[in-house]
Amino acid sequence: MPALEVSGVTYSYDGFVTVLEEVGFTVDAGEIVGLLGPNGSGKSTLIKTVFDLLRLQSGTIAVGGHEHASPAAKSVAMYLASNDYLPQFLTGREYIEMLGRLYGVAVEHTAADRLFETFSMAGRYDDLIEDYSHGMRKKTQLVSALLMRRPLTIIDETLNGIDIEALHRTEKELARLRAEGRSVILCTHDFALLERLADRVLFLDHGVLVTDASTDSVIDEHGSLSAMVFGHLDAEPRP
Ligand SMILES: Nc1ncnc2c1ncn2[C@@H]1O[C@H](COP(=O)(O)OP(=O)(O)OP(=O)(O)O)[C@@H](O)[C@H]1O
Repeated sequence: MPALEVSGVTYSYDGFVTVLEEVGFTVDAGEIVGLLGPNGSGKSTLIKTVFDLLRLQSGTIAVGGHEHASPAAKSVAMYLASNDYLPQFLTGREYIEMLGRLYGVAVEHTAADRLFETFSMAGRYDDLIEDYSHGMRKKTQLVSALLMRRPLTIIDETLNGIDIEALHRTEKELARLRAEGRSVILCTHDFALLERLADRVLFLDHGVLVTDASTDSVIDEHGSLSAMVFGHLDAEPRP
């Protein structure tokens, strides 16, 4: 059962300009997939459509085999947004507990507290999120995903802005999710990270999926992910 199946998704905010055009791809269980694309290429629109934050206008999306707008689909997937908005009036513990109740996960708070330590936030689990720095909020998002362990996690630029130690730890943890058969989509411009971690890459340009290929095959053909992306951008006339 694929973790995510997107087919024929077209989207327009205003009915005139098409922001996604017939986008289709599949993410298998146990795959880490990189989602690449210039600013404005439609990555966030695509992710918001998957999570039913934007109403689907055409095409189909299934999450873990469930119609994407159904409660079943929403319970198997988690979205880490690119912003650091978290409820300020909760402590880290209360926030993680709230997510656990939403997803039906019994949170092991000792493990959560240990993850806070691992991510250089020792002793801060019971502090108000209001007092967390930007980097701490991003790391709290990551810790929550590692505790919820959903079959599909989509991470939109959340890794930008965390320190190298946390990044190193996150890479290991994401590889563990994959080994457990869970899937991750990483939306990032960090080519080196994707070369280390991603099994496959999707490259979106002007709302069109121009590349859907294994990372190894892209590197074999172009030498590197960046060479593939920059080669495409140089070859295409830009508006
Ligand atoms: N709420 C909105 N109303 C109208 N147009 C929008 C809205 N949100 C995004 N757009 C437009 O849709 C297009 C795709 O935007 P989107 O945010 O999906 O791209 P992106 O690839 O995520 O960009 P970035 O890398 O900058 O986050 C852009 O032209 C953007 O201006």
